[in-house]
Amino acid sequence: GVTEDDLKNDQTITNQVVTNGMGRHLQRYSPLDILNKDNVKNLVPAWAFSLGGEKQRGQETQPLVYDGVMYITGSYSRLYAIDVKTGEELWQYDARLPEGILPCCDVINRGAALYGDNIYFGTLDARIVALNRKTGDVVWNKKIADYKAGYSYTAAPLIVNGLVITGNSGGEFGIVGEVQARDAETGELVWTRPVIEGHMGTYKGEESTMTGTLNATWPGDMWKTGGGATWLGGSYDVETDTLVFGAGNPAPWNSHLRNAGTPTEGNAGDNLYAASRLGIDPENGEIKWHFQTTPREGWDYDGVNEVVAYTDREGNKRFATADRNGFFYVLNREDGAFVSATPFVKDISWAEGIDENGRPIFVEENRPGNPADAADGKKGEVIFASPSFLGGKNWMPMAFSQRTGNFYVPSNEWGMDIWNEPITYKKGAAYLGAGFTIKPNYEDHIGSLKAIDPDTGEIKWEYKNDAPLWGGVMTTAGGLVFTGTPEGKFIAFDDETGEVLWSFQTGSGIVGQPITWEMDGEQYISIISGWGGAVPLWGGEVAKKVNYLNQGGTLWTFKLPKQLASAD
Ligand SMILES: O=C(O)c1cc(C(=O)O)c2c(n1)C(=O)C(=O)c1cc(C(=O)O)[nH]c1-2
Ligand SMILES: [Ca+2]
Repeated sequence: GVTEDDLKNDQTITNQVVTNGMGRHLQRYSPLDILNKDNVKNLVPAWAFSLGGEKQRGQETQPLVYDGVMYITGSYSRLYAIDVKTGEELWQYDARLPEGILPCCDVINRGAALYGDNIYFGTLDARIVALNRKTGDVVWNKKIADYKAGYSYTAAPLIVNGLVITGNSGGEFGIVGEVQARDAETGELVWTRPVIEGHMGTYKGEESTMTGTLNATWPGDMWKTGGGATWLGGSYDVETDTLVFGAGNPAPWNSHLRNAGTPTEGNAGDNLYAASRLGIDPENGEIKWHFQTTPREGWDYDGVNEVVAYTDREGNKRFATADRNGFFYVLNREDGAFVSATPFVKDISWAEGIDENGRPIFVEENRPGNPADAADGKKGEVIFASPSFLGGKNWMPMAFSQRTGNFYVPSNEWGMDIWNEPITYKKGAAYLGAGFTIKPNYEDHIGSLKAIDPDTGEIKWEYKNDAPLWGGVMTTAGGLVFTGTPEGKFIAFDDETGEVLWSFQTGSGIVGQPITWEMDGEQYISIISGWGGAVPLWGGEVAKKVNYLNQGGTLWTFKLPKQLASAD
C-alpha cells in the first residue's frame, strides 16, 4: 500500500501520482522530460473515459495513479477506479447525496487521497469516506459537519503521518472554518482546529486551545458565525513539518457588520483568521503562525488559495501564494513571515499596494458602502471593484517550475459592481448581505495565464484567453506548461516564451487539473474535461459570455505514438 515515504517522494517517484498537487508542497512540477518542447507536437490520445449518467458538470478533479489504477472523483461526489493502461472502469462509488445539500459553487469535487490500502474523498454533504482502493468497499464513513447548517466539502483530503486532514466549505452560509485530522485506519478524530478567533480546538476528545483571543478582532458575537471556510484543503511542508491551510471570506460579506469600531489594538476589526493563511502543527492542530492577506475583508477575497513551498534561486526556503485579492505573496517558510507582494492582475482597485509588513494599503472609498448610511437603509453605495469576487485567481492551482524558477499562474482580469445590504444569520440560509455583478475588464480576454518570477514579481509572459481560466496548471522538466480552457482546449506552452506548442480540443470546458507519469518508458498526461464550477453560476455578465459551452465529463489520457517516442 501507499506509505508516508511514497507521499513524501511523490515528485521524484515518477511512475505514480499519489498526492494532490504532485507532491504535498503542491508544486505540480514533474522531473520527467521524455515529452519535451521538440516532440510535444506529436502528442495523441491513448484513451478516454466518460463519467456517464446525467450528472455531467464541473469536473475539477486531479487524477491519482497507483499500482496500475487511475482514480478520479466526479461531480455529485462520485469516485472511479480505472485501468491505467486501457481506460476501462474497474469500479465506481456514488455517495448518493441527501436532499438539501448546500454547495455554494456547483456540485464539484477536486480529488481523492491515497494511503495504505485505502482511498479517501470528501462528499458534498460534508462527510469523509474511506474506500478499499482495490474493491471500492466502504471502510469507514464519517461526518465532518452538518450539511443542514450549510457545511459541505469539495477539496482533496491531505495525508500526513497517517492522519487524514480535511477542511470544510460553507463560508457563504455563516459556518465556521475548521481543519480536522483523523486516524487514516479508523477514521477516529484526532484533533480539530477552528480557524476563527474565539472557538476551541480539540485534541483526542478533550478541549485543547482557543483559536486566537475571544472578541479581540470581531465585534460582539459575530465570530460565532464568522465564516473562514478552509474549503480548498491544504499543503504540507515536510522541511518545517507544517500544514498550511487558507481560510476563506469572513461572513457575512457586508464588512460594516464586522467592524469592531475604534481600534484599541492594531488589529481590532481585522476578523482573524478569516482571509488568512495558517501554519498548523500536524501533530496536535496548534497554530504556529498566521498571515492575513485581507484584514476585515469586504469583497469576498477568500484567503484559501494554495500555498506552495519552494526554494528560490538564492536557495531561500519560501512559500508563494497568488491571492484572490490580486497580489502574489512570498512568505518565509520557517515562520510564515512576509517577504514580498506584487500585483499579478492589472487593475487592482481596493488597495494601493502592500506595505512592508504585508498589510494592504486600503483605498477606503473602494470598500462597498454601509447600508446604514443609505437614505433607505437598505442598499449601500454601489462601487466598482477589481478584481471581482471570483478573484484575480480562484481555486485553480498554479504550478512552480524547478527548471525556470518561475510560477505559472492561471489568473482572470475582471471586476464587479458590488453593494452591501442588511442581513441577519439564519441557519442553512445564504449569509451574504451583498449583491454584485461581475464584468470583464477587457474586451478581448478575461483569462490570463502568467509566468511570474517570484523574486521580482515580474511577469515574464502572458497568454490571454477569451473566457475566464478555471483549470489547474502543471510544469515539466521537458520545458512544458500544461493547462486547459473553458472553450475546451488542452494546451502545452513553452515554459520560457509562452508559445503554444500543442493543443487538443477535449469537447467540453476544462476546469480540471493535469497530471503526468511514466509507464513502460513512456510519459503520459491526463486531464479531465467537463465545464462547470462557479463561473456559470455566479458570473454576471461573464456567465453570458460562456453560456454556449456544453457540459461534459470525459477523462483524456495522452502519450506519444511509440515509434515517435523512441525516434526522438
Ligand atoms: O466560502 C466557501 O466556503 C467557498 C467554498 C467554495 C467551494 O467549496 O467550492 C467556493 C467558494 N467559497 C468561493 O468563494 C468560490 O469562488 C468558489 C469557486 C469554486 C469552484 O469550484 O468553481 N468553489 C468556490
Ligand atoms: Ca467563499
